This record gives sequence, structure tokens and C-alpha cells, in this order.
Amino acid sequence: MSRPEFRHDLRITDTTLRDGSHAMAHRFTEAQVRATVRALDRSGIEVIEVAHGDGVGGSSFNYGFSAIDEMTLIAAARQEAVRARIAVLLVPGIGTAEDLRRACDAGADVVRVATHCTEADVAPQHFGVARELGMETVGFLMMAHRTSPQELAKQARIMIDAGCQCVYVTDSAGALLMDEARARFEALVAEAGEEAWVGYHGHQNLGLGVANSVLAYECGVRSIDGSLCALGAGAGNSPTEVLAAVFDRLGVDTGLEVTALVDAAEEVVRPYLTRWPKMDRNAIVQGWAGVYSSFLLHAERAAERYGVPAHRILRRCGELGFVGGQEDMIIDVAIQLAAERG
Ligand SMILES: CC[C@H](O)CC(=O)C(=O)O
Ligand SMILES: [Mn+2]
Repeated sequence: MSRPEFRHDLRITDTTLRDGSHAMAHRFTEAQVRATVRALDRSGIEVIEVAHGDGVGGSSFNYGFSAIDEMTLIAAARQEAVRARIAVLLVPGIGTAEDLRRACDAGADVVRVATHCTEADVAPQHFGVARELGMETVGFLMMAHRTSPQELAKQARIMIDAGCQCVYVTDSAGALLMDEARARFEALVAEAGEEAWVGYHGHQNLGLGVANSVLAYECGVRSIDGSLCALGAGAGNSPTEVLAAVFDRLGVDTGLEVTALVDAAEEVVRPYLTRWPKMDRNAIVQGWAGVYSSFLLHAERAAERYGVPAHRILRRCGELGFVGGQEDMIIDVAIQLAAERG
């Protein structure tokens, strides 16, 4: 499998309409999706990700129900995008091969198959289906702070051998300090060689998403994620409009129009935000304790229900080493903390 042609030195993928789904409690409307895709497409973004926050098939009791069926949103995005490719996320076990086929029929061009950073071996079947469908393939190694750079590179190799064309260091908890991030970028760039691109997906819980993106580029990473207004889980993702401005100042060709993106953030996304992701106590604790960013709203709801602070729930989730998929156990933690307090 060869790596695809990128139009510019650095490809920015915008995930406002997928990672942002967490912060929006999966309540995106079709009108919001259409307006956001139009604005992103005009600004030169190459890839726009659209899906439930937990990927296709995510709309459920465990992860939260979508207001609008994700296939409807993907089809709407496809209609609006003139130049951009439409991507979906798929977590094997949450989304199925059948979900992927439906997403492809609805107009998705790229699939990002996401697994925990030590479990790439659950992804090959989905890469296979994606290749049969003629889709571009990306692999997301989530919670990348939880394993060593060497182990992460071995997991990347599993994905590449299965047909993944771009493998990501996914800092789901926004926990990676700069040296830790650099070691992972270097390990994956060395492992991938000319066979696949390496990507980086950051969260702003410790305020390092943009800085780590610059570092990533310096290490040879050529695909980087952002969200307008940082709309994403936890303290949100690296803001796309900031990435565009920073890489422009660095003289790196991203093909993006900075003013169009700044306008899109301010005039299209900001008016519909139900919460503007920020580095508040809960999000900082997530970065500090290495907790999956998507746990934030779940912890806030459990906090309200059981009368214990969300930051204490999140911290305990970090101590217990929870990973994505264990959202239901946040309730157990809240009950336990309430009992300890009693
Ligand atoms: C599978 C959901 C998750 O939000 C994926 C992601 O963006 C991350 O791990 O950061
Ligand atoms: Mn994320």
C-alpha cells in the first residue's frame, strides 16, 4: 500500500464535526454541518471529518445518542464540499464493517480507524474493508501517552502492514509533554519510512496541542488535526485557525487561508457552541492525570447525579487506568467516591 499524494507540505484535517460532537453532546444539526463544511471547504481544508464523536455507530446509550443520524450528516457534508475529502472515524467494536460501507455510500472518502494504543491488532479487518471500498485509510493510535515510543511504533507497523496509509500519534488525553511527544513522532516517522505518512491529533488539556503540532512538523509529521474554536473533547483540539496562522508564520504551505478560517471560527462555529472548550479545572486534571478527553461530559453528568466533583471522578479514572470504551464505569467511580465521602 502506498501513501496518498498530499496537495501541500502539511495536511490539516479538521475534526470540528467529529471530535466537536463530544462537546456538543452529539447534537449537531444538519444546518450546522452544512454551514461548517461550506466555510471549511472555502478556506482550503483538505479533509473534513464528520461523525458521532465516538465514530460511526457511536450513537448509543453508552456514548450518547446523536440528534441527527450520522449518515444524514455525512451525506450533507458530501453535498457541500467542493474540494475537501470527507472522513469518518471508526472504532472497531463500536462501528462495524457494515457502518463503514454505509458511510462510504453516504460519501465518505477517508476512514480513520481508531484503537487503543496497544490494540492495533483489532484494526486490520476494517482497513481491508476500507481498501476494498477504495477509501483512503488512516490509523489512530489513541491514548498514545500510555505506551512507550517503541511499542507505539510496533503498533503502527501492524496498522501499516494492514493497509493504513497514515498512522497517527493520538494524544487523546492531551497529556503528552513536548519531549514525550517528540519521542513518539520520531519513532513513528522512522517506522513508517516512505510507506505511510505520520499524523498527530492533539488536545489542549495542558495547552500543548499547537506547540506539539509545530514539533510534530519538525519531526517529519505531515498530517495534523485541528478543530475550529478548538471544538472537541476535554479542553478541545488544537484550534484549526491557530494552526493555520502559526504554520503560515513558519512559512509551511498548508494551502489554508488564515482569514477565511478565522472568520469561519468566529462567525459560523462560535454562534452555535453550547460550550466553548476551555482549560478549566476538569480539563486540566484530564491532561495532568492522563484521562481520555471524551470522558469529560460523562464525568460532569455523574458528578451532578451523585454529588461528587467531576475533577475527582476524572482523577480517579486516571488512577484506575481507564481507556476509551469504559464510559459506563465512570458511574461506578462516582458511586464509589460518594460512598467514600459518606
Ligand atoms: C473514539 C473517540 C475519540 O474521541 C477519538 C479521539 O479523537 C481521541 O482519542 O482523541
Ligand atoms: Mn480527540
